[in-house]
Amino acid sequence: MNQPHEHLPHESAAAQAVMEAVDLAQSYEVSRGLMAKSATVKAVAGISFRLAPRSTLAIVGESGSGKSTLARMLTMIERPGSGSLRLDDVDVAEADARTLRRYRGEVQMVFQNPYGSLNPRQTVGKAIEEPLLVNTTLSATERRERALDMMKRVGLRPEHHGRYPHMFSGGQRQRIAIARALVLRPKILVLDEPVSALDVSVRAQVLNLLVELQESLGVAYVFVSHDLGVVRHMADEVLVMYLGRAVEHGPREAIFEAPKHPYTRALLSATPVADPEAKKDRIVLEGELPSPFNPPKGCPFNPRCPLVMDRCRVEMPPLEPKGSQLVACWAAQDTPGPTPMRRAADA
Ligand SMILES: Nc1ncnc2c1ncn2[C@@H]1O[C@H](COP(=O)(O)OP(=O)(O)OP(=O)(O)O)[C@@H](O)[C@H]1O
Repeated sequence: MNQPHEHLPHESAAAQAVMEAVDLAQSYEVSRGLMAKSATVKAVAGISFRLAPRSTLAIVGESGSGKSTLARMLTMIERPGSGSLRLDDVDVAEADARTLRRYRGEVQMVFQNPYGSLNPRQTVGKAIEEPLLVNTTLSATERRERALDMMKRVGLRPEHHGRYPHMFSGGQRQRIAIARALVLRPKILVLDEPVSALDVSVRAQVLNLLVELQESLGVAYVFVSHDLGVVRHMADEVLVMYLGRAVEHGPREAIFEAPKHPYTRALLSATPVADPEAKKDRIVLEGELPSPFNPPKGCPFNPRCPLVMDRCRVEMPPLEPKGSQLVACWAAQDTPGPTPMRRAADA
């Protein structure tokens, strides 16, 4: 484990957390054909964070950076390979079946594709009531009342109760999935790319709905996205992942106003901005995410980094406080502003 238990510089030691992850990691053995030896992929290589109640932590990175694997561990769809995961001071990483059942009621997930998560032969009402049927002793009337209440909160009408998922648009279907995930009143919702499959025109509506629901229900979100632009207005904290590791983690303002890791800056460059001045500083990310079977030596970002130095090719930078965020970069400076993006060769 090469990442220390991270605490943001602005956090007090006693800060309350509804969820706390320490050094969560997951590796997979992957067969490479009949003749070849199997290989190990480190999908997540030590992620730590504390999630404050009613807050949103965004997990951002390219496809293959380990976001979905992390989301599956946070919801205990998959047990962590190592590390601890605490909900209200109970470590669930090694929990027995009974504790796990309770945990699953408290931490729910919304997937990218609401088609896949909804049974086409089940009415919307039954889909939303199902978690209540499985996890509570409520009567049929009470379950129906709860489902109708949650449908109203997500912007669905009572007559939608008896209809089937195929009768709804993508945005409405995601509202149904959100209602189903919230009907047990979980403390935490893990949202894995919840608007990526939706038309651009309905994305903002669903994001606004999530903000409203957080305020009215007091739920905390872990919001997984490949797009920093999507989380810009709703994240309280942002954790940027690269090849299974956290490369930068901090409050939203620090990540958007003074990003320090060159990878964060490249991701920001790829998001549309209203201010054309900001484009002057555009960083185009060259090359692809390296194979997780054979990660580069030293800093995993070094083959694509405009600031690469000799040290980066041999030594992994630790995730450490720089300004008001945590950054894993030998070139990032401990100053309030962004890391200057000149090539090392120009220095
Ligand atoms: N069950 C699995 N078996 C083998 N390898 C896996 C498994 N799940 C994920 N991986 C590998 O782990 C790495 C991280 O994958 P993951 O899906 O978590 O990334 P991601 O950032 O969520 O990407 P995407 O947005 O494409 O889902 C990838 O190299 C992937 O191939």
